[in-house]
Parts: sequence; C-alpha cells; structure tokens
Amino acid sequence: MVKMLCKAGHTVTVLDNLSTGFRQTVKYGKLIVGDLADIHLLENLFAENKFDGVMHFAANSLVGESMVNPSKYYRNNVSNTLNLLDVMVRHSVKHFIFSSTAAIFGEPDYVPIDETHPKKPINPYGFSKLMIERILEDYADAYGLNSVSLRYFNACGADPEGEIGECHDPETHLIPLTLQVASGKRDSITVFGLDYSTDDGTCVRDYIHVNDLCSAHALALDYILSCKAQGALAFNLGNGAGFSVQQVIEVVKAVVAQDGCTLTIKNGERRLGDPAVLVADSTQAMTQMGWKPEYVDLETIVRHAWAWEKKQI
Ligand SMILES: NC(=O)c1ccc[n+]([C@@H]2O[C@H](COP(=O)([O-])OP(=O)(O)OC[C@H]3O[C@@H](n4cnc5c(N)ncnc54)[C@H](O)[C@@H]3O)[C@@H](O)[C@H]2O)c1
Ligand SMILES: O=c1ccn([C@@H]2O[C@H](COP(=O)(O)OP(=O)(O)O[C@H]3O[C@H](CO)[C@H](O)[C@H](O)[C@H]3O)[C@@H](O)[C@H]2O)c(=O)[nH]1
Repeated sequence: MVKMLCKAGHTVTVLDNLSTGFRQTVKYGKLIVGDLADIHLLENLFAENKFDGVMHFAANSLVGESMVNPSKYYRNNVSNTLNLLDVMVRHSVKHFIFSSTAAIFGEPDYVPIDETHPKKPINPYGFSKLMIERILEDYADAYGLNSVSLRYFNACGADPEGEIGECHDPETHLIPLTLQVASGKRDSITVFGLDYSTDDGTCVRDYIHVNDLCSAHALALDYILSCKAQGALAFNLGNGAGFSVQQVIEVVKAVVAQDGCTLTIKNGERRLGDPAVLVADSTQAMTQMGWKPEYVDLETIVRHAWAWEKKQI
C-alpha cells in the first residue's frame, strides 16, 4: 500500500510497533516505530504532521488466538484503534480507511455475501472489527469523521514486481503455507476437512490479490477526499469467484512444478470455526468507487506469491 501511495505521489508516514511487521518491508515512506497504545506518541505525530487521511491496518488477526486470548484482541483492535480515532478527531483529520474482514459475517446465511448480509461474528477477532465498524458510524454522526471499512476476504499474492511479500509467523494461510512446502520449509500441507457440502468436499474461499486490495484503498481514500461520499461506508472485497482448498493446491502444484518442486499433501480434520463457503459480492465497491480487481486469475496470484517465496529460500 505504501509503495502504491508513494508511486502515486503521496507522502506517507508509517506507524508500526513491529510486533508482527518488519522494518525492511517499509521500502517507501517514513517508518516510525511506535505503538498505538502510546497516546503521547500519537499526539506528537499528529501535531507535527498535517495528514490528509489515515489507513489503519494495524491489528492482531489470528482467529484461533482471539478465541483463547480475547483480551489481546479487544485491547489492540478496539481500544488502540479508539486512541487513533480520538487523536484524529482532536486534530481534525477526517478521512479514515479501515481494514475490516469477512470474519464480521460469521457463518454465512447466503453467498455471495453482500453488504446487507447479517453480521454475526463467531470469534473475538471478527467482533473486534465489527465493533470498530459500529464506532465509525457514531464518529461519522458526532464528529464528521468520514470512513470506508474494507472487508477483505482471503488476502493473498504479493507485490507483482517481487519487492514485497507476505511474512507471517506463525503462518496460517493456505497459499503461503502450501508454497512453503514446495520451497522445502515445511514437510506437508494438511487439507482441513474433506466432508464439507461443496463440490469436492473442501472449503471454498474468495482469494483476492493484495494489490487489488491496495487499489481499493487508494480509490476509497480518493472517494472520501473528493467528498463524493460522507459518513461511514463499508464495502466487501473479493474476486467474486470461490476456489476450493483442493483447487488452490492443484494450482500451486502446477506453478511450482515448473521449477521442479513438488508438494506433499495430507488429509486432516476440519479446522474449528471454518465456514464451508465464503465468497464476496463486491458489486458495491465496483459501482460506487469504480474498483475493478486486476489480478483475478488464481494462477497469477499464486505466481506472484511463489516468486516472493523463492526469494526467501
Ligand atoms: N491477511 C488477511 O487475509 C486479512 C484478511 C482480512 C483482514 N485483514 C486485516 O488486514 C490488516 C493487515 O493484516 P496483515 O495480514 O497484513 O497482518 P500483519 O500482522 O502482517 O500486519 C499488521 C501490522 O500491524 C502492526 N501492529 C499491530 N498492532 C500494532 C499496534 N498496537 N501499534 C502499531 N502497530 C501495530 C504489526 O506490527 C504489523 O506490521 C489487519 O487489520 C487484518 O485484520 C487481513
Ligand atoms: O493448512 C491449512 C490452512 C488453511 N486451510 C484451509 O484453507 C482455507 C483458507 O484458509 P486461510 O487460513 O488461508 O484463510 P481464511 O479464509 O480461513 O481466513 C481469512 O479470512 C478470515 C475471514 O473469514 C480472516 O479475515 C482471516 O484473517 C483471513 O486470513 C480454509 O478453508 C482453511 O481451512 C487448510 O486446509 N490447510
């Protein structure tokens, strides 16, 4: 995102406590190492800079961890976000783009999931994000803070130029985990459940390229900066097409085979809390903001992620 903004001529300041992030990935813009819990730091930062808007990605985002340590999730994702929102209000910075998630919907009543779908999270992570969406509605009414919440489905891929890519520890996501098997970092990939009511029995997800998420953020910021829309908006972001776990693994297998790499695949039990199908209806983001995902082809997404993974070996 920072790369895209800087290339578009913006001046960007990054605030990150490096709890799960990495100094070396901030190749563009200025990095300030600090925590959103530090209100004095935030006050000084906003006093010293005249920001047009804020994009808020910082969060803890491991669903399983949120079940056993909800305090961490409500403190960081809700309380620390409130610190940020309040300092914005005090300094009259009125444009906010928020990283939300498909997890706010919980077990879907229907797919594809549009913005009017009931919001019934099934874990503290999802609740923490939904709480901020709710808070943003009140902050729009009371303080005139304009915001766009972007609910990502399964974020994946990597910088198409190969400069920046995904690096989580622990890694829990299907595509990077499968690629780590191909690169030799892991022994095998386990398919979590083959008894779902889907065509091949494995879960279906909507895989959306990180650069398409970034282009949606850039459009969202333009959208509220240009005063085309006000208030607290929210859009679902996905490719609109679902792929099963087995389909993803097949695509990965074909991509890595070109480098002579292979996969060891194991069948396992269902992972707790995994809905069978999560697919987004992104019509609103397209019609209202003019968003159009560019990297819709799963093979392209996997190729970009594989190019990044190969650089990590
Ligand atoms: N990766 C996905 O599939 C996905 C899907 C839906 C939503 N999201 C959301 O997108 C955002 C980014 O996700 P990601 O996968 O890049 O996660 P990530 O953990 O790689 O990035 C989060 C960043 O926030 C920083 N951070 C966390 N708490 C902080 C604090 N208190 N102060 C300052 N910095 C702090 C971390 O150091 C890290 O650099 C998150 O809000 C996440 O909930 C991600
Ligand atoms: O080793 C693995 C890892 C994952 N999976 C399966 O692959 C699919 C995708 O799993 P991911 O963990 O890659 O992604 P999720 O769709 O479960 O989670 C994503 O969407 C969630 C919202 O539902 C949250 O936002 C979360 O942060 C985000 O990564 C799931 O069916 C999962 O069961 C496996 O079979 N084996």
